[in-house]
Amino acid sequence: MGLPRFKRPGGTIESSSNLYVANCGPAVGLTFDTIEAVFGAYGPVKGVYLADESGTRVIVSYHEERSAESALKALSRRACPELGGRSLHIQYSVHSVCQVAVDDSIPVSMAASELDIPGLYLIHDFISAEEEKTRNVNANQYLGELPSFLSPILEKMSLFQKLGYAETVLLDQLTVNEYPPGVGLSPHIDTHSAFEDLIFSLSLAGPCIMEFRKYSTGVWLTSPDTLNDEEAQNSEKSSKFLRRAIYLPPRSILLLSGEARYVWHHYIPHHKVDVVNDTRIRRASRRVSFTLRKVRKGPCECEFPEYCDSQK
Ligand SMILES: O=C(O)CCC(=O)C(=O)O
Ligand SMILES: [Fe+2]
Repeated sequence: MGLPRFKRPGGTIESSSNLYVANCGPAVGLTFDTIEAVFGAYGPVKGVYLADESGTRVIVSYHEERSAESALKALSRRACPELGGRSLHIQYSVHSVCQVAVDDSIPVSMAASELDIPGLYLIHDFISAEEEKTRNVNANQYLGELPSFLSPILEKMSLFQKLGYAETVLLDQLTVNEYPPGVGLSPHIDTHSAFEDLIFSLSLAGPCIMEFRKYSTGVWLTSPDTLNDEEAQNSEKSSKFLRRAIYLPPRSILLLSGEARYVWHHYIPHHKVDVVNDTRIRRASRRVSFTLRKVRKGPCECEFPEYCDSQK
């Protein structure tokens, strides 16, 4: 399955049955069903699609131009009560140039060792189902030390110490992320100057597919999502970027270190349906992740200066 190909409006389109809707999408907490329901009030909706990888811009496609016209008039730049008071920025869009393709799937590995990314480790069932359920966050915990609900997890980190990662004892920062179904995470490298070498991510509740991209220049040059399938494959061949994907089941822990942490962008595609080795899997459950890191005090002195904000 591919997404219809739409062009961002250039300001000259006077009418179309497709609307480009900004400030709207799964990344701002609006599901496709909600968006379809709101726009459906102005005529039958053919589909709602992501306009790009941000998760904050969508294309609403109608069967008829007059529906798009009514929706644009009624909804653009007005606080919309059905969308929690959010104000949408709407323009006409034409069916033409490629945007995000959700079917540009690549083989999804179950084991980090298959990915050939130095410094990447995945341990399945790092915590038990029992531990996953019983650890709750207490918002009153004193900020400064990591909260005590993490103690059993930190104790298990001794496993990584045996692998030669003694610094796990020093972790002092926890980020809790919640991903409703369909919501992903944009591509990034965690800032070198902000955090030390080891970055752990514990997956809870639902699974996800995490993807990795390595760019030879260190920067996110052309968005590969604007390439068509053939160009995407060719760009992998001509090594503009390398791309890998791994399945992260609940209760697993992922370690990004070395090259995996400093050089590869990591992200979670904004998809409602993941394609895992030819099987389409609807993302049904929300995912929660605990990212554990150590705040860096001095500049980063990694071996990858071209990717490093401390060494530029
Ligand atoms: O949710 C995750 O597993 C990763 C989160 C992440 O990459 C981050 O917070 O920097
Ligand atoms: Fe990250």
